Amino acid sequence: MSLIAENVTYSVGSKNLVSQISLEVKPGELHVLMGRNGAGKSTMFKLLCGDFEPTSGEILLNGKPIREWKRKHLAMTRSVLTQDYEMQFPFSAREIVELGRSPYQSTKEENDKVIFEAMEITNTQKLGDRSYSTLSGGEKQRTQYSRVLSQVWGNPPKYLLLDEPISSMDLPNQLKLLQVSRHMADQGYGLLLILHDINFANQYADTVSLLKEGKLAASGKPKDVLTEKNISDIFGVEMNVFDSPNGIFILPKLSKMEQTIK
Ligand SMILES: Nc1ncnc2c1ncn2[C@@H]1O[C@H](COP(=O)(O)OP(=O)(O)OP(=O)(O)O)[C@@H](O)[C@H]1O
Repeated sequence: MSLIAENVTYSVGSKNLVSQISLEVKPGELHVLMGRNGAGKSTMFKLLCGDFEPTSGEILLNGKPIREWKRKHLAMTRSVLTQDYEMQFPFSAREIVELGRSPYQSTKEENDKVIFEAMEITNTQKLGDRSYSTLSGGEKQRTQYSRVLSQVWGNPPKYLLLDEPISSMDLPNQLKLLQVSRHMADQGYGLLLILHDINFANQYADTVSLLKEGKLAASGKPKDVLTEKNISDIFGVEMNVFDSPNGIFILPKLSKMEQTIK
């Protein structure tokens, strides 16, 4: 049981957007994918979702190639939060969350219960009757997070794939959503998150995978992967990695504009 990329390459014309990447998202684990802009994170994400078919290699979901999964069963096993969360239709926030229930033939009571719980955990209950289009960027992101939760609510192991899920959120909501993600992993879900914040990745992830120019440059426990050398090699910035009783934390070596970005 897991979501596995097996030696996956994805090419457009003669260009490999990702090359020979193998990684695993395990139930009970929070896996963070990082790398510079253009490193291939979104491409890898779409491959793992089953939206892109690899040029070579295979994506396996619970042992079966993802391309062989029926759409409905796939939707009931893994849900996906992309960065594209604008909607053109006049839905309420609650109706957006309800969309996550469309693969199921549950009773209204069951659906209402799941929708309630999925909105409760992201603190979006009070937005339920609001028109989705009038919500702020962070409120829309929290509502969409509830939608993906409602899609795979109950009976883990299931998978949540989240592309920059906290990018529009303020600090309290970022922490809340990362804690919810951690909680879901602890409940037995497999989570893949694309994040840009190295300290959040360090604090919440079980596994961090770093992409560089379409290749997997490092993968493993945060403290083994988020080293000064890897950060310098992969992001081209010089950072200090400090040890503290609460684990490592990472800060730029220079606080001003003196640092040259490679
Ligand atoms: N259809 C395409 N044809 C050619 N190049 C593409 C195509 N789609 C993406 N790319 C390029 O592939 C590279 C990887 O893109 P991808 O979106 O996976 O990067 P990313 O790591 O998610 O970046 P970001 O952090 O900016 O979102 C980029 O250089 C991008 O310009």
